[in-house]
Amino acid sequence: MDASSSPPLTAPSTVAVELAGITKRFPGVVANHDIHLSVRKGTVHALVGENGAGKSTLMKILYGMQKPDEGTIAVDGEQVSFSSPADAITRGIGMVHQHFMLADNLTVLENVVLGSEKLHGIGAGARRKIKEISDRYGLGVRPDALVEDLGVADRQRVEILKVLFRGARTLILDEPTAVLVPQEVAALFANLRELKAEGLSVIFISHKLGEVLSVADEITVIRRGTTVGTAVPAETTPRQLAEMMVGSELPTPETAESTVTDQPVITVENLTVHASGGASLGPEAEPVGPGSLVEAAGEVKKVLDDVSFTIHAGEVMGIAGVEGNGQTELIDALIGTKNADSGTIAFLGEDITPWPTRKRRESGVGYIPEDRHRQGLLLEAPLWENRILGHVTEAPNAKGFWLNPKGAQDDTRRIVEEYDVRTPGIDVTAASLSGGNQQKLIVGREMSHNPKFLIAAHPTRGVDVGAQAQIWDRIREARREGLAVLLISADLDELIGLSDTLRVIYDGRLVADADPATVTPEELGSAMTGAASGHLEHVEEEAAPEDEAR
Ligand SMILES: Nc1ncnc2c1ncn2[C@@H]1O[C@H](COP(=O)(O)OP(=O)(O)OP(=O)(O)O)[C@@H](O)[C@H]1O
Repeated sequence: MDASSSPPLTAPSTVAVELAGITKRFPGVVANHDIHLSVRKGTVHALVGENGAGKSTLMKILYGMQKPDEGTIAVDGEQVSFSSPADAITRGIGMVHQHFMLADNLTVLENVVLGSEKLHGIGAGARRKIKEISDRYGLGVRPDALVEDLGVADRQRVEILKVLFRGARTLILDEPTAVLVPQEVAALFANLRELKAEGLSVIFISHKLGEVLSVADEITVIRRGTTVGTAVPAETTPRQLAEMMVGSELPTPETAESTVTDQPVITVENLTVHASGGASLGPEAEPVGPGSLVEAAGEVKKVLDDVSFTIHAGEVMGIAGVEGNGQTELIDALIGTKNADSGTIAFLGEDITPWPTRKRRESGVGYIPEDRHRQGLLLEAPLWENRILGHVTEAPNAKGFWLNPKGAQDDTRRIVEEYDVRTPGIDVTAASLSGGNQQKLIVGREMSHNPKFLIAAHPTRGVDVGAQAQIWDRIREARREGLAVLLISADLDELIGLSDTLRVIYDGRLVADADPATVTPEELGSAMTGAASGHLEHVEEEAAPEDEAR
């Protein structure tokens, strides 16, 4: 469509948003090349494509965060030009980012009106409007709830409500299900149906093809910056969609044979961390968990409570849990960015509890962090310097006492090649890579050091199905060689498929064990949200956890 030559429509159009001929170039990369996207009113339109295909760039253009080099945007048949998100919001475009942007210490009401009106003396009108929107779309949001008390799914609903409050008619949801358990995904999809029923449109970005096929009315596939086709969910299988996207079949995380040995690699005993305790030694998020950090009695809450387990050589131990139930603190304690208040950590028979992070890393602890931007990368540094991060003293980054830039650069080229990191070179900044490609770089770096113990937090978050298969293969290969893995993932298929043993964390405690061979994602989801499940073996309150960990 050439919107510049077509007059504004007079009759009400069925098209909410039309992007035509969008081209966007970055140095060395054409991120979008003549892309077309037409989103009808009252539909969920999925946007899928491999890592670096150009999805985020296209959405940043629609949301006014970036200017296209060529092409036009029309909203309700009228051509528009956005210089900022504020412009896009004015025209009814809203975006819910993958990383929520809510202020924890404020209420829902305050968060929703933040930025759109003065906080001082919020009128009854705002409260009424929130209630009205919440009721109309079945969001179930309580205006006076404190955001820090809300779980992930509720926070997401607040984000959705926030954009609706500002008058959004088209909502962009960037990988909204990445952090949700299956039951929460079903609830989100119910909310999306309510939005559709009111004539609103949703642009849904996801790498989870099964979900895309179940929620979308239409699908646009982009590949290497161009639109390669559209698909109708009723007539498409996940396999066909995967082929359109990345030219390969759908991978499965399933691990064929067991490689678990009886050689303990990591043994954690009675690990406890308090909310205010555990001196922080490095960059990590504030401790979060369900409920207040300070309990009613004035006692400091345990964010990790008497946790014990052993992982053996050749074993992947998965931990399932809704975000904020102690996973961050467990990872911090294991990698050494936070001290335990009590308990011990032994690595290959040696007590490493007092060891600093660097010593743990040098001894063979690999680390794929939860938050790649804050913990995994120096965003403004080139790729090859990111290759060195966390491994300053190790080959090929170092020769004796000296840094070896050439070694790091050569090895970065190898990782780029081997892990298919889509980049014009190793001198570009990590910030300029797409999210999935950043993840591939981190995984490549960590696996390159042949760790003996790997802390893998969401190792395939944001990566496409092709890269996912590759990362799973690497983890499986290393596991065959004796790697012990602690796998934390919100992707329950990944968790069930890759794990040899599975445990559920809730409110800082390991509360249940599950058999990966028989448990379903739904059962696991119930256990994660605290509901009882007949299929899981619940850990008795009084039972000595170390007995069952062995
Ligand atoms: N600010 C930037 N500077 C330079 N290159 C960029 C910038 N933003 C994006 N790119 C490049 O544009 C291409 C498209 O990236 P984009 O983030 O849009 O992909 P994506 O489809 O969203 O990928 P993913 O699924 O990994 O999130 C990539 O090659 C990326 O490296």
